[in-house]
Amino acid sequence: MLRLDGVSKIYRVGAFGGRELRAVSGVSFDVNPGEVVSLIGESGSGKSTLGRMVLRLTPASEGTITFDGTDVSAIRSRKAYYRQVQGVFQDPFSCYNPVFKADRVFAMIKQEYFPEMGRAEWRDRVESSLDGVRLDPGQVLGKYPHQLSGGQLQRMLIARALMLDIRLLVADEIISMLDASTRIDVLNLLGDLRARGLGILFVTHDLSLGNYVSDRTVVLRRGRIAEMGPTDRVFGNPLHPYTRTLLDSVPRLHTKWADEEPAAGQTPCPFHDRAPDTPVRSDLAEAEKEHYVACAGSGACPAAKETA
Ligand SMILES: Nc1ncnc2c1ncn2[C@@H]1O[C@H](COP(=O)(O)OP(=O)(O)OP(=O)(O)O)[C@@H](O)[C@H]1O
Repeated sequence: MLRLDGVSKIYRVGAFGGRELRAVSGVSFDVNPGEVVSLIGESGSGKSTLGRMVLRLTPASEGTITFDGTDVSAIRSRKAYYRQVQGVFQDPFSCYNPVFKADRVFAMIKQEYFPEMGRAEWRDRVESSLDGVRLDPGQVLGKYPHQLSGGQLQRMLIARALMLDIRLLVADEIISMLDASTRIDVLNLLGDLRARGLGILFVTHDLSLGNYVSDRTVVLRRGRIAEMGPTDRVFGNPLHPYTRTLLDSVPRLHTKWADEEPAAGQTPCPFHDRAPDTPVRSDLAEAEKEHYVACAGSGACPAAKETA
């Protein structure tokens, strides 16, 4: 359904945009119907930039993003694309205008996509979407944002996306601002959506969330894929030193860890030290079935120099 092929993003930064910042480099993966794919990495690793490119909020500098085989940048009608692909972001509060009732977000969808629909039919549609995210219409309709919890507001945004019968949801840190009790609700909701055949790109810096919710995991480091594969294999048998560092750092909440390139000879390189018959796909070695890993030193490890 969704396929990224060699996608890069270069931002122009600095005074007068005179410097280039490569936020994403040569990223390839796909998201299939009924599948949750987590994009995991520390702050600044390029996760949101990838989500924004998928949502056409910023163009890719290199590579292609296709949806059902069509290059999304060539889809002339944004409206047609957004009928199938929607995004929900971290801060639900910022998506509502405190002056208006929260259900105005639904009215905006009606205005844009269903201007002809009668009131009764529209009301049914709103209520069934709310039902789909386990919200009681009586408790949320007609209320102002400050009268609703963060979890309710977030679920209303997901309901809004579902009103369009979307096929792919980009969920960018949607759990981060929710309290523990609503987190699990929203996570279970994602599970329901997956069961209904939706593809979900789940952007998070939180490994435990990624592990809980996703079928496949893509670990991003400095804009490149360090490792990707079925979640149980990436978490159960992490091959890249960066993934291991991320996993090791989970219990040490108060200890600062450094994401440094491994010093020469310090760490075996899972890419360059692979068995001779290991299949290679661009810069990733397929260490086990569908479990891919990159060079430990972003191509500059000692093993890479020996092979060169
Ligand atoms: N519009 C922009 N212009 C210039 N640089 C940007 C822009 N957006 C992001 N960046 C830079 O691109 C890099 C990747 O940012 P991005 O927001 O994608 O990372 P992230 O992994 O989502 O981080 P976080 O978890 O903190 O949101 C960072 O160095 C960031 O400063």
